[in-house]
Amino acid sequence: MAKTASSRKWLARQQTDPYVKRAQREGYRSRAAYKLLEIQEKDRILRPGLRVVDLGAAPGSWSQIAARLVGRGGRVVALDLLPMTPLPGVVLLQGDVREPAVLEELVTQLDGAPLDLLLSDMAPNITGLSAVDQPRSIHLVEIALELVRERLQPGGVFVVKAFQGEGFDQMLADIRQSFQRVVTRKPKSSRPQSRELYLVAKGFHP
Ligand SMILES: C[S@@+](CC[C@H](N)C(=O)[O-])C[C@H]1O[C@@H](n2cnc3c(N)ncnc32)[C@H](O)[C@@H]1O
Repeated sequence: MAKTASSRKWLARQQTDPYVKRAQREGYRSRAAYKLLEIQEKDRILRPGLRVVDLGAAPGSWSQIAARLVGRGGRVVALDLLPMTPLPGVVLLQGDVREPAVLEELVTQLDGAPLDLLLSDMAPNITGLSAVDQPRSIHLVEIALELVRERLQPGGVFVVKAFQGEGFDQMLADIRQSFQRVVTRKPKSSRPQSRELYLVAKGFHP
């Protein structure tokens, strides 16, 4: 099948990207691993025994890291639209976070107990049209924030990918209302030309 210009560009970037090579060498499922590892180094969000949900988890590098760091006493539930290859120590769910039945299943997998940490690296399929992509990405953050407000322990932590643009400031203000401290992180492994960044929100108060 003929390759489109954008898939050729993607392939070329994958072949030269140092983080892609490093992920292959170090056994991570994607280069996204290094974003979470950098956040972990600065913010110390993962530790043994925590109960973690990973939204937008496929192919699974964040869950790999989370499962390792929470250990046997913790729990990691991972959700994605896409199927994922099984990962030791991780409960995998496939579905769309925008569907209430999928969220219900997620809550069931937590045995009704509150969460210590909600991770969301969700991103919509990018069309290149910011009038379409930006509201979709904000909507995904809003859904993750709803889950936070329903399920996070007081004092819990929320790490979420967001894209700078229309609606960002308002969404940030909304998150700030529920947390003692919110910082923005732009990991080195996040491509400089991308408007993505991560919000690390600590000290949840319902
Ligand atoms: C950047 S990737 C995540 C990479 C992942 N953190 C890792 O370490 O491998 C973003 C993911 O968000 C998922 N996603 C986007 N919209 C979603 C939705 N509505 N429900 C569930 N997952 C979604 C996509 O399928 C995609 O796999």
